[in-house]
Amino acid sequence: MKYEGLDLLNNHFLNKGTAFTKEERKENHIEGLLPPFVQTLDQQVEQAYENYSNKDTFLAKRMYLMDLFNENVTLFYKLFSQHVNEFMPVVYDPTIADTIENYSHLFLDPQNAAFLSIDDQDDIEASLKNASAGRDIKLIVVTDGEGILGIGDWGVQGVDISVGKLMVYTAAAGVDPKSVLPVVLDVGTNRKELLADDLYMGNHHERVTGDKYYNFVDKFVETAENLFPDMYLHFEDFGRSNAANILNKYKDNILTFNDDIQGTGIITLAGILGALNISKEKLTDQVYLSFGAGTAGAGITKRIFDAMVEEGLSEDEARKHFYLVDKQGLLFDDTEDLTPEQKPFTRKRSEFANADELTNLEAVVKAVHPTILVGTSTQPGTFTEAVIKEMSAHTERPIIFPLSNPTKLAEAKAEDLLKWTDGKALIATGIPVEPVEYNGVTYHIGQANNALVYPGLGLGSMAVNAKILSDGMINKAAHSLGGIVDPTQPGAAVLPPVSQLDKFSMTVANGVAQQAIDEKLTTATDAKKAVADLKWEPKY
Ligand SMILES: NC(=O)c1ccc[n+]([C@@H]2O[C@H](COP(=O)([O-])OP(=O)(O)OC[C@H]3O[C@@H](n4cnc5c(N)ncnc54)[C@H](O)[C@@H]3O)[C@@H](O)[C@H]2O)c1
Ligand SMILES: O=C(O)C[C@H](O)C(=O)O
Ligand SMILES: [Mn+2]
Repeated sequence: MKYEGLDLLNNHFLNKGTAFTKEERKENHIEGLLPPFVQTLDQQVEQAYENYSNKDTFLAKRMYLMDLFNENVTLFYKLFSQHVNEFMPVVYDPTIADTIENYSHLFLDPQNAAFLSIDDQDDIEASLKNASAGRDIKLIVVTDGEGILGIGDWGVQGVDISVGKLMVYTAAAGVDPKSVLPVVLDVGTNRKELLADDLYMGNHHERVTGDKYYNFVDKFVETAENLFPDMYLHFEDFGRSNAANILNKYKDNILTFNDDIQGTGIITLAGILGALNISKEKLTDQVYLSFGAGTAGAGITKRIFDAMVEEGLSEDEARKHFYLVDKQGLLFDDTEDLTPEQKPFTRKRSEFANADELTNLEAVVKAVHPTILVGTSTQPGTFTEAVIKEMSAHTERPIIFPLSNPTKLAEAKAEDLLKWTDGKALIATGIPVEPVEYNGVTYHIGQANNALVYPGLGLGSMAVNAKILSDGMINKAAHSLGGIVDPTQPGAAVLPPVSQLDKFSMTVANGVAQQAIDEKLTTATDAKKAVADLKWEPKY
């Protein structure tokens, strides 16, 4: 189909706006529909950046950028690629949390998403076809909106997380925006304020659960697989009781990925390896405490555990290095309401003289002397001065990662952690943080956010059309982020800076694609060529 006239200007994949040349304007019947002066892409970028910079708030900036995306995808990504560091917190986390909470009231445009309702299951195929509009879809990010970041259940409004994650895929790794599709599964919401809001745009009923829910997910996966056989299927922000079940169901059969479990596991392992590179300690000497042992907490724990086993510990030896703390306190084998993912890492009460007192973080830190403390609890401020001072009394370079998002939910602020540990803490946060000055040293704070790794992982997997995403590929991604930061610099970060996201996404992609080849999960033979061939660039 050839687009002409207003149809061309209204197609955001094809629109060049004022950059259409005189010849193109004549040929496509858009002469007179634009101001006469023909701009270059760089001039358009300059003009758009000026407009962006004049907006006062992150939310206003984000709304402007979304409008720009809806107008002209090439211009949007060219601009994004030139300001990755500045735009990430606006296009993505934490500002995305505001637009999710207010989605039904801010709504202007569905941004090419597919909205699938559990009440209209016969429409799944038609909806996916309509939304893809003949495009060859290679990547879907799907959410059911139940566990958005740490802000919980936002029903259909969670669609913005699918949209935002996909934008990062393109900005970071050059995934062709024409090949992606954001999807939301609307199974209802348990958030009373949404159900009571006349303007709420999703299904006005409580979440459907059990077999009906899983059958709906199944039907979506099957239909999407049939329509888009080469697709990489990324699950995002499902609730704690479903995320791991869904991953376990599909991971050995199709090319699929759970960002909160696997992506977070990879980036946190990479951050810990970066920290150990600074402290010159061994992973197998660490004592690991997970504060918050839900989807992300348990996913990370498993990844670090696997890494210890790879470094030579037996499974039984490795397990002794881990402690999980959730709402109930330290998790014991007789604790009620354990999830299947928590069970392998529980402890025995007989290990402690004061087991019954280990119901809060400070008591547990006192009892087990962790060297690594990772927060995925959604509980702000819980890494208190007392907790951190107790931890650092027993370890020279405490590794402390408050990972809960968005900003308002972080377990601690980097500057406090540095102050309380006299600059000794090796820190990574879930959201971007400015460098911190302390005692004459500038401390760069790594961002342990899965966005640093899922784009490269996806690009590499898609480039070779791997059959599945294997543990080996995941492991390769985690080990690809080393060697970028100079660990001998005072105040060095434990992870590479977001400003180099596009560069290290390629390292991750190449490594992952090569690993798929080595594991015979693909018919491709040349990883670098496959990755380079798939990579898209914003240009006319
Ligand atoms: N930085 C990253 O890349 C990244 C990735 C994924 C998730 N996260 C963040 O991690 C947090 C958790 O996400 P999730 O998907 O695992 O959610 P989840 O709901 O699956 O897990 C949260 C866990 O915290 C526990 N919890 C609640 N209150 C607690 C308390 N007072 N003490 C101890 N534990 C408590 C819950 O019981 C649950 O097990 C969110 O804030 C999310 O933004 C960050
Ligand atoms: O979206 C993010 O910023 C990271 C992560 O997937 C989360 O759920 O918090
Ligand atoms: Mn997430």
